[in-house]
Amino acid sequence: MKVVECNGLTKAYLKKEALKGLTFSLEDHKITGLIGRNGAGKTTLLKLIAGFTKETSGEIKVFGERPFNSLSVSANSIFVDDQMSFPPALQLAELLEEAARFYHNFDSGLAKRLFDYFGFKADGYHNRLSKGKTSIFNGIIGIASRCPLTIFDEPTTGMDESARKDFYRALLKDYIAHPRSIILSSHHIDEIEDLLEDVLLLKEGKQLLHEPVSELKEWAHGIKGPSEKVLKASEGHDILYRQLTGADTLYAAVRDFSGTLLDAAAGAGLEVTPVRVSDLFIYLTNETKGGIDDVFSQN
Ligand SMILES: Nc1ncnc2c1ncn2[C@@H]1O[C@H](COP(=O)(O)OP(=O)(O)OP(=O)(O)O)[C@@H](O)[C@H]1O
Repeated sequence: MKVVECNGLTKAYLKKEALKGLTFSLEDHKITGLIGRNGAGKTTLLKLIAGFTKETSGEIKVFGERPFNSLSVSANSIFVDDQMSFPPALQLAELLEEAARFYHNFDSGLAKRLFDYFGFKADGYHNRLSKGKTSIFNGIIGIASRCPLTIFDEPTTGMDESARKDFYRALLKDYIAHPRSIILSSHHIDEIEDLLEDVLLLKEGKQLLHEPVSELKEWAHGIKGPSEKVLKASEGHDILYRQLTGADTLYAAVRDFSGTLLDAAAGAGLEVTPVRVSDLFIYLTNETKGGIDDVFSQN
């Protein structure tokens, strides 16, 4: 079953298009990563899916319905980010009780265990939490609510490394026990790579790719050696990134279009290495093929 379906989805703020004709669908019971550079349109897309804002043109359906102002979409989804607002008069323990009344599937036992593990005090207040603790608390609500569609927009903002690891581990364990549809946007791709099944990559409001993570691991290869040999072996393929690593040593991340790259590289005695998914995203979303080095090589 498809949880989210978009067809030519566009969102403009005044005249500026933040999303430009997205067409994709997300299957039920998967964790999908929404990846993109700052300003790529991730939050805009997540807010459209949650029904918080209205599309400008094209079509969006969530559980088969247009999400904007849809009671059924809001009853079956949760949007977690660092801006979530809660009634300021209620203490943290009371917020958990309210969440349990609001979300049908809320697991109060799990919420309380996570609450204690992360060192929250029952009589604390949400608006007095630090940035990282705010994200952890919101994440607890997001996990424990077990909504059929759970949307996390950069959920680990402000969390330290160990909290981020714990958060993602808790999310994965609960997802395995209670599969549901989860969309996760994050800049820490390394940390979520093993969690994700599919990735939707946005660049400047456009959809660059929508693929299973397993396939992205095979997408490109790094080849390294004398510049001339690297360029010769790369002929007919797409060089995603290149960097001089010595006087005449070139590293290139190359997308193998015809299945001949590895043979050509081996024949030329070049070093071949895998390209990490997180690096692949950086290369695909860079404006230039040399990244920040290009800024310094142009004077
Ligand atoms: N309320 C708004 N009014 C006008 N422009 C907006 C508004 N919200 C977002 N934008 C613009 O839309 C584009 C996409 O923004 P969005 O917040 O969706 O990106 P993002 O991928 O979530 O970025 P980040 O990773 O930095 O959070 C940006 O150019 C942004 O300036």
